[in-house]
Amino acid sequence: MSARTPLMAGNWKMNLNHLEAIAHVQKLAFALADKDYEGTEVAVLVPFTDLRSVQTLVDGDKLKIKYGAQDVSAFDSGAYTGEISGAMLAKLKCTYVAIGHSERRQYHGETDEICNAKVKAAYRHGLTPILCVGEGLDVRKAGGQVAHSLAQLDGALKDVPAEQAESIVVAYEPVWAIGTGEVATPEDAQEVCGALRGRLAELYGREVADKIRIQYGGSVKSGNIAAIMAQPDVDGALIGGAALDVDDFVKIVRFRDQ
Ligand SMILES: O=C(CO)COP(=O)(O)O
Repeated sequence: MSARTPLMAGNWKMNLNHLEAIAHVQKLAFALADKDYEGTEVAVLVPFTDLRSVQTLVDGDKLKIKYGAQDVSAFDSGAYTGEISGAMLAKLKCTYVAIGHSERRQYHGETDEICNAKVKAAYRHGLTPILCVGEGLDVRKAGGQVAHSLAQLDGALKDVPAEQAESIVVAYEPVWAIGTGEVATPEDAQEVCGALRGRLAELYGREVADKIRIQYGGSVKSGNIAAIMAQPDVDGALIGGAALDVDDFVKIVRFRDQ
């Protein structure tokens, strides 16, 4: 086990309104014991409209759950209708922001250049990016998963200095495993996560690469988390569907007991 603290982050996607969010985080906080946070960081990435409610709850009850957003604008302010800036997320005391999730790349045309601009925007405002990379089924079938994921990493980190990059979280999410029930094998996850760390070492040096947390995401459940977490370069998970089920999410946080 490495010195990196695993990060279990629930990506709620477009689920749970602000009232449901309060109930969900309350249930989660009640289910988690102090010792659950000792060796594991727990976070939820919620819809923008939930953030203020989650902040109020976390602040008011002094919860140890971290929270963040699922996207951020590449711009800081101005005439960008519908966008949310890093400054706005920072004001809501977000810790994390997901960048380049495959659903944003696929449905919102986000390129590596856009992801790069968003990573820089996150750092300008003191937010920690959770940068998502991962290949689709066609690329996987052609054996191109490593090259594809490394190219996305390179693109998103262009001109990002080591002092910033050392705090980034990278999430390897093979698109074919998202929401499909089709989970990558632990060896599949390790192959790409290990290659990502290797590239981070080339870009920033071994010491920085060893600090960076790399998550796996894609049909993670309580039943498969332990085997995935046993891989040397996997430092947590980005969890979609199972994060909407408090019991399952708590079991994932307690992966050491599975
Ligand atoms: O996209 C994901 C997390 O960001 C994974 O989603 P599922 O866990 O529902 O497969």
